[in-house]
Amino acid sequence: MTTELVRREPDPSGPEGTAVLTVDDLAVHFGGIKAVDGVTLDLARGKVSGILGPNGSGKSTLLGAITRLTPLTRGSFRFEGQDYSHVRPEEVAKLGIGRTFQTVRLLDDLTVRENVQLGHDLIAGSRPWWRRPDSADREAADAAVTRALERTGLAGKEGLRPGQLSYGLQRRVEIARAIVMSPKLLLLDEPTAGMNRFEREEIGKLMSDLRSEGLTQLIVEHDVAMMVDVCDHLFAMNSGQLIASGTPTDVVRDPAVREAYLGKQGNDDRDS
Ligand SMILES: Nc1ncnc2c1ncn2[C@@H]1O[C@H](COP(=O)(O)OP(=O)(O)OP(=O)(O)O)[C@@H](O)[C@H]1O
Repeated sequence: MTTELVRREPDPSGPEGTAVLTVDDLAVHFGGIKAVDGVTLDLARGKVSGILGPNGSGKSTLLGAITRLTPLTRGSFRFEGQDYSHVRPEEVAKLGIGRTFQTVRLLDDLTVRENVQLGHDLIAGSRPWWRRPDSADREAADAAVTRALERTGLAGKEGLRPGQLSYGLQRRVEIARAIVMSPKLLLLDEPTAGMNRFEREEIGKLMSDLRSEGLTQLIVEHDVAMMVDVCDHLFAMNSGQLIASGTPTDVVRDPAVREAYLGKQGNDDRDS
């Protein structure tokens, strides 16, 4: 059986706040390790949601499962009401789910523009297999890449190679490569890891700008202060389970979150 996948444009197809993605009783076990164990959640359209949790609590595994890179032990997903629990990972981007990874994954021998173009080419694969790209396709691709570079503040850097950019800028290229696909949902795995304070603030601002454009986002991030500033909604995980869900201030004040996350991190600086 084939599943017909349709590329969607980023304009919201439903009212803000309705569920764009639903995760139902998700479990991912690696042998005896219950990396994710019975997580059920909805991601609200047009909002920025975040997942907090100490190291090893299952955040990255959850993102991996949502993008179908990590096989499920149990559970299901719906995106825009469509069950996609069994589609191949390469089809997830075509559904409208883009992502960045915990570590930078750029091709060093390609320019910034060419790296971003790769993201577009992934989606262009939804063109009928028998039709070569024509000049209109190429113009549309160029315009989409230029727009993604502008939205991420990379205009003027497109001819450089990743190795010539700061770490913060390399992460921006990854975000550009994800948003050039016009995702309806952008998943960001530790987007500010390894950045200095200025770079973290810049990335936080970029997320807020993308939210203003209506882009739904799910962020996994250890910088609690940034998550409280940027997110509309927070989930907290511990030992593979969801232990809290709510407004950022409610979640960081939740006693179970304090104990699981802030306690283990030995860092209670948001508690003042
Ligand atoms: N491929 C795998 N094989 C075996 N165990 C794994 C695998 N991937 C993750 N785990 C384990 O699953 C648990 C959850 O890991 P995961 O990376 O999802 O946590 P995390 O919350 O993202 O942690 P961090 O914040 O350190 O990135 C950990 O105990 C981890 O060691």
